[in-house]
Order: sequence, then structure tokens, then C-alpha cells
Amino acid sequence: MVRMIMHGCNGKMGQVITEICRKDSEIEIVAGVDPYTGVENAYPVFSSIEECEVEADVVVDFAAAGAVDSLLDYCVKRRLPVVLCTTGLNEAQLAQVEETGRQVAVLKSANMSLGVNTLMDLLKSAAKVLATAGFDIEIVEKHHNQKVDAPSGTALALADSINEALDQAYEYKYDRTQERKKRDKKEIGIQAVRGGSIVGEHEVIFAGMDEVIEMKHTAYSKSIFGKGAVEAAKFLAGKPAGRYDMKDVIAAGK
Ligand SMILES: NC(=O)c1ccc[n+]([C@@H]2O[C@H](COP(=O)([O-])OP(=O)(O)OC[C@H]3O[C@@H](n4cnc5c(N)ncnc54)[C@H](O)[C@@H]3O)[C@@H](O)[C@H]2O)c1
Ligand SMILES: O=C(O)C1=N[C@H](C(=O)O)CCC1
Repeated sequence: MVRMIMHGCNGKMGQVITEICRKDSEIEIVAGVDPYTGVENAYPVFSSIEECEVEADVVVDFAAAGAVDSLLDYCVKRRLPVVLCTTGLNEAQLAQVEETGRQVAVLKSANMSLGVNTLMDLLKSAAKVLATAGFDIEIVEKHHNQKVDAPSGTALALADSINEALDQAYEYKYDRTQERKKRDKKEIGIQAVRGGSIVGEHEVIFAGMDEVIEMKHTAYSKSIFGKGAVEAAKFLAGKPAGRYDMKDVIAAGK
């Protein structure tokens, strides 16, 4: 049985994962952390990570970017593997993630779904052919009106995946309103739409002369992220220090 701490337990994803774990005999949430108190849980909840002294094998995090620094410090101090799913981290935090990965097991992924992680691989081969043929690359992402970060972590991860296949030669363009000039060939445009209850849509557009290829992932429920996070937690518990991602979980057949 894997013992898990749910960081951000009273949020939307925290509650989706609480329900998934309730029905899974291989994993148990032994404690939660959340400053918001308006939710009843079957496990003890602490208002900050430092207060939690419950024995555990892994932490799963879906909280807020501002909470990630203290979470990483805690995981190093307690030698706890961490599945990091919160998006919108700044450069200093991304550096701290790398440093933490030298001391404990860290699995960071902007999207825990099988579909998006498969799309990342498909994009690499498509980009190599299409960018060489002069196709322009644009990404449009759509999310619900409660999302605070933009563009989504997934849109950035998709762009990174494409850029890796193209020898890191592309710049990301988030805003075209401040200049009057044609798009550069070596750029990936990234646009964010926010509205209603859209769970998550990511569309990658390869636009060439007289033809367009669109590769799109649509999330119809948050449970796809929750299932991926729970499988990642089972995978990561007991792993040595290092940086892991969802491809490792998928490859392990989880
Ligand atoms: N990687 C993925 O697959 C994936 C999928 C969905 C959401 N996310 C990301 O996960 C994060 C949370 O998403 P959500 O929809 O559940 O948001 P949410 O706002 O519904 O929930 C976040 C919860 O974190 C809590 N929180 C705030 N500060 C905290 C702290 N210091 N310690 C512990 N908890 C704290 C909030 O009170 C809230 O209950 C976002 O960054 C989102 O982009 C990632
Ligand atoms: O609902 C969110 O917030 C999501 N955030 C992740 C992102 O920023 O990519 C994954 C999709 C849902």
C-alpha cells in the first residue's frame, strides 16, 4: 500500500484524486494539505506542509505556484518523492525543481493524461518534416475561467517538445499586438483562451502553403489528470533521487 500526502487536497484536482484513491486498494491518502477548510475529508488536513508530520511514501501536488518552494524544501528535508503537477512555475522555481531532483525523486509534468503525453511524441516527428518544409507552427489552448496561469503548462510543454525536435531553434511568441511585422519563420505562436468550464483543449496548427495540419487534444473530464497522477505516485514511491516524467510511468506500463 502506497501512503500519499495530497498537497492542495481541497481544490478541484485534490478532490478528484481523493475520490480515485478512495476506490483504489493500492494507495491511501494519509494526509492532506490545504489552507482552505470548507471541505470534509476522511484523512487529516493541515493548513501548511510544514505542519504535516504524518509518515508517507510520496507527495502529490496540485496546488498553487506560490506553494511550490516550501513543498520542495519539505520533500528534501523528509526525503519524500514528489509528483509535481502545479503549473505556472517561474524560472527560479524551475531551477529549484532541478536541484530537488538531485536529492529526491521528482516527477514534474504539466499534463498527466496519456493523450497529451502521446501527442508530444507525435508532434516531434510531425515537426521535423513540416518545419523543414516551411510550415508555420501555432498553438491555441482553451481552459476554464478559474485558471490563473497562461499560457497553460501543457501548451508550453508541447512547444518544448516541438522545439526539442527542431534543435531549440524556435522562439515562443505570446503577443502580436505590440508590433506591426510579419511573423518570423522561427517562432511558435502560443495563444490562451479562458471561459466557462472548458476542462482543457490544446490544438497545434502546422500551417503550410495551401494546406494545414491540426493536431488536437481535448480533455472531457479532470479524471484523466487524476488517474495519471495516482499512477505516477505509485510509480515514484521508493524510487531513487532523479528527474522523472509521465513517459517513465507510461513506459513502466502503469
Ligand atoms: N499537471 C496536470 O495534469 C494538471 C491538471 C490540472 C491542473 N493542474 C494544475 O494544478 C494546479 C491546481 O489546479 P486545480 O484546478 O485543482 O486548482 P484549485 O484552485 O481548484 O485548487 C488548488 C488548491 O490548492 C490550495 N492551496 C493554495 N495554496 C496552498 C498551499 N500553500 N498549500 C497547499 N494547498 C494550497 C487551494 O486552497 C486550493 O484548494 C494548477 O496549477 C493547475 O494548472 C495540472
Ligand atoms: O485546469 C487546469 O488548470 C489545467 N492545467 C494544466 C495546464 O496548465 O496545462 C493541465 C490542464 C488543466
